[in-house]
Amino acid sequence: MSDNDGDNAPEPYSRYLRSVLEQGIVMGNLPKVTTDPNRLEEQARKEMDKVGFEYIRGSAGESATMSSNRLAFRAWKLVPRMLRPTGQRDMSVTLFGKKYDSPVLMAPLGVQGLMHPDKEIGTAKACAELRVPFTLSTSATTGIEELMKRLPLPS
Ligand SMILES: Cc1cc2nc3c(=O)[nH]c(=O)nc-3n(C[C@H](O)[C@H](O)[C@H](O)COP(=O)(O)O)c2cc1C
Repeated sequence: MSDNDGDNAPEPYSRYLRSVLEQGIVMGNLPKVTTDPNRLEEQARKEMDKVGFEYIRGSAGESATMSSNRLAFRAWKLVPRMLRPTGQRDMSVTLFGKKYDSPVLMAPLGVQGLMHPDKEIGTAKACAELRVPFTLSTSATTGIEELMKRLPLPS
C-alpha cells in the first residue's frame, strides 16, 4: 500500500520519519543533519565558513526578537494523531488567489553566497522540490535573471 497521494507529491513525513528511525536503530546511521533543533546551531558552526555562520547567528541588536520568536514557538505543541489515516493530508492555504500546498514559505534571506556556494539558487531549488514559495531578497547574491535561468518556472 502506498501512503503517497500522487506521483508529484512530496514524500509523506511519516515515511521520512520511519526511514530515520530504521536507519538509526537498525543500522546505527544517524541523519546527516541533526533532528534536534537545539544542536543545529553547533552543527552549522562546524560545517560553515565563519563569516557566513556569523552573519546568520548574529541576529540584530541584543537578539531580543529572536528570543521572542523562540519563546513563541515554545508555546506551540504538536499533538500526534494516532490510529487514523495520515497519508492524505491537506494543509493548503490560498494567498492572493494562488493555492499553496502548505502554510510555510521561505522568508527573504540576504547574501546567501556568504553561506553556501549554491547561494539563492540552492535554496530556491530546495523550495521548488518541497513546493514551498521562495522569496528572493533585495540583498541577494543572485540576480533575478540568473535565478530564472537556473530555475525555470514550470509552465
Ligand atoms: C540571516 C538573515 C538574513 C535576512 N535577510 C533578509 C533580507 O535580505 N531581506 C528581508 O526582508 N529580510 C531578511 N531577513 C528577515 C527574514 O526574512 C524574516 O523576516 C525574519 O528572519 C523573521 O522570520 P523567522 O522568525 O522565521 O526567522 C533575514 C533574516 C536572517 C536571519
